[in-house]
Amino acid sequence: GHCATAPAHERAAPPVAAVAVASSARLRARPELYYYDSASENNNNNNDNNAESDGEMERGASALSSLASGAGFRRLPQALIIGVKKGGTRALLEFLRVHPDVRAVGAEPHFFDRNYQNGLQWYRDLMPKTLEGQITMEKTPSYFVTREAPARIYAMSRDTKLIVVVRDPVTRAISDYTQTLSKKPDIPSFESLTFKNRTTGLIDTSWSAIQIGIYAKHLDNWLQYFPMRQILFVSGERLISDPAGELGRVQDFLGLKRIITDKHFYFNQTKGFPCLKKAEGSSKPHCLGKTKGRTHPNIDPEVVQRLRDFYRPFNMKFYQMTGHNFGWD
Ligand SMILES: Nc1ncnc2c1ncn2[C@@H]1O[C@H](COP(=O)(O)OS(=O)(=O)O)[C@@H](OP(=O)(O)O)[C@H]1O
Repeated sequence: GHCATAPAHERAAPPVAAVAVASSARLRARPELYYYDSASENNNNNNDNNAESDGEMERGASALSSLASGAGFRRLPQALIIGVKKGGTRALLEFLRVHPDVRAVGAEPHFFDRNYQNGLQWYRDLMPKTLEGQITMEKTPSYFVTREAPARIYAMSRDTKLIVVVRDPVTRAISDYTQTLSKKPDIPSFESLTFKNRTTGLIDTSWSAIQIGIYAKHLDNWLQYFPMRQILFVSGERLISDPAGELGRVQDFLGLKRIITDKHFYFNQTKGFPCLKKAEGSSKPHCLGKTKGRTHPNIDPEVVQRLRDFYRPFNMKFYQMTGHNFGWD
């Protein structure tokens, strides 16, 4: 549509010299032609620093070198980490980014839930530049529980590969609560939020911390659009106890060479979690930030047991659907 109305000199691939003199204003005005030169992706607060230069000269130079080398187009993601919240999604993305054939957005774009009205071009403009053969990825854990997400992702591409990091739903709920508590210290106790009626023991399934853990129910929604072979389930527990093992499965699923191995990880005693010996684009060791691996409050063991009983049938259904026993029961 854009090409039909563009002057002839813009329609053809511009010669390198033409790009060199192109004003950055024009580059910005025609993002559909120069989408590899659009806004910086440094719109996150996760310390995922893969921002590109925002200097005007550098913009021009980067467009020039991209064109000269034929490199660097922003593409829609071919694979998504869709959940689950507090499952270990940040760890998985950070570990995957070590792979030379993976490029990922640092921030959570929330395109298929909150920002869908912005359109696919907006979404693509958030993506990092990739070379042919590299995979573009992002992670937004709320997609897994968003009713409209499967149809929307299917409409983008029915071939999109989906990854879900799952974790014991009881620990996940407590982790979710711990995060909320860190932002709003005045909220009621976990125990009181768990029940609709504590005396009868009726669980409040409308509380999102509980609702998100009913994995079988959410998965049903995805299976209306995607076949099981297009969805990979990563164990959040194994991602901590054996990160290289889980990363092996993920690389196979994505059709990537197994480059990330146990040599990339070390166990950091202080953090209590595996960390990277070298982060993407750096030579320094890298652990996830303070908000990952928080200490959870002690929860009344009777309430924990009640939740275990509540989730058991849903977990069984989930094991059956995925053909994998995650060992939570
Ligand atoms: N290597 C490593 N380092 C630190 N933390 C790790 C790691 N691997 C998995 N985890 C677990 O990830 C949990 C947070 O999950 P998410 O990143 O999916 O959370 S979020 O939904 O994006 O907020 C986080 O949950 P909490 O322990 O409750 O903080 C961690 O248990």
